[in-house]
Amino acid sequence: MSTQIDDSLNATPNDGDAEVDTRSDAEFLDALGKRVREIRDRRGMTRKLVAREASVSERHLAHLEAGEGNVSIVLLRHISRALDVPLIELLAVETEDTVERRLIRRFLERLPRHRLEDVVFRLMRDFGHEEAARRKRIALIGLRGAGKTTLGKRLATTQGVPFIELDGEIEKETGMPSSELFALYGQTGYRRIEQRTLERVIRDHDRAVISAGGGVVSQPETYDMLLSNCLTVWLKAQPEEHMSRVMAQGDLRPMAGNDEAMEDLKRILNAREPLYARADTVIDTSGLTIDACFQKLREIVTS
Ligand SMILES: Nc1ncnc2c1ncn2[C@@H]1O[C@H](COP(=O)(O)OP(=O)(O)OP(=O)(O)O)[C@@H](O)[C@H]1O
Ligand SMILES: O=C(O)C1=C[C@@H](O)[C@@H](O)[C@H](O)C1
Ligand SMILES: [Mg+2]
Repeated sequence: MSTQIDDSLNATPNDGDAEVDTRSDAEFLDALGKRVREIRDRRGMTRKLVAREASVSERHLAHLEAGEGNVSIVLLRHISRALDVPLIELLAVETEDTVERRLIRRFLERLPRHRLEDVVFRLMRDFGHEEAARRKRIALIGLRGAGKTTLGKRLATTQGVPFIELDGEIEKETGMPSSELFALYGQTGYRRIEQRTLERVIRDHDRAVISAGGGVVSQPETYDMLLSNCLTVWLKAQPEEHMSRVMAQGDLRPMAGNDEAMEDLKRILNAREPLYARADTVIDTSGLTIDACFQKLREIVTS
């Protein structure tokens, strides 16, 4: 006897649903391509670099990112490794949230209003001391030229706490300059070392001002660790300001040999913005002097 399930298994592409299926496949490929592109941008990796690390042609990767063509699962696995994300994360194109967050949200949504005060009280009692400890470490995040080092050093001096440059700690720990680490171990390797280094810095310092590398937000485990152990401040600026500040420091690399540097910078900032926005607070440094930014930072950490 033929059941409904049997019938659906026997369905041929000529059946009525075929058009709908084709459309949803196209939508899936489109979302997959966008996801790959988004993760690549957050990591600040060029298409050329990912293609090289995944052993695929740049053209093939461009097709995938454009949602064109049906990429093989093995190729997608190579790409996920190059981007250092689990393959499942590329495929789960619609599920950004964690199970825990969804559960908590659902729980709170169903709770009668008059119980909320009690929940807040209990959370404060159980987790309040952790929150107080967290606020003693200040982490500054943002793209290159945001002002992390300039403002971070000044804040640390004022507060009489150590100033820690995470990229510098990585260099000390490995005895190698960042550029060499990137060349040797790639983005993936560097992010792993960064995660270990941050773990150590947090363990060793109850109080500190930490300047994290611009790319720290692209590694979820590391960024979650930073957010849950530090009061995190995003120093925001316009792409043009990031570029001009870095260049004014005499670093001409952003422009040298890369005509699309400004476009790259805008894309990276755009891709990372939702991540930077997870910080506890943001200082929009656009058009402000360093002194004015510092004033805002002091108000935030002393409030
Ligand atoms: N609000 C600001 N207005 C103008 N210039 C600024 C401002 N903040 C920082 N700068 C200048 O921009 C340059 C870069 O600042 P800084 O080195 O502190 O940035 P950073 O976030 O540490 O960058 P990187 O990620 O490259 O280490 C410095 O020359 C600094 O004086
Ligand atoms: O913005 C980025 O992607 C990076 C910034 C640097 O601080 C380093 O963390 C690294 O060079 C990557
Ligand atoms: Mg710096």
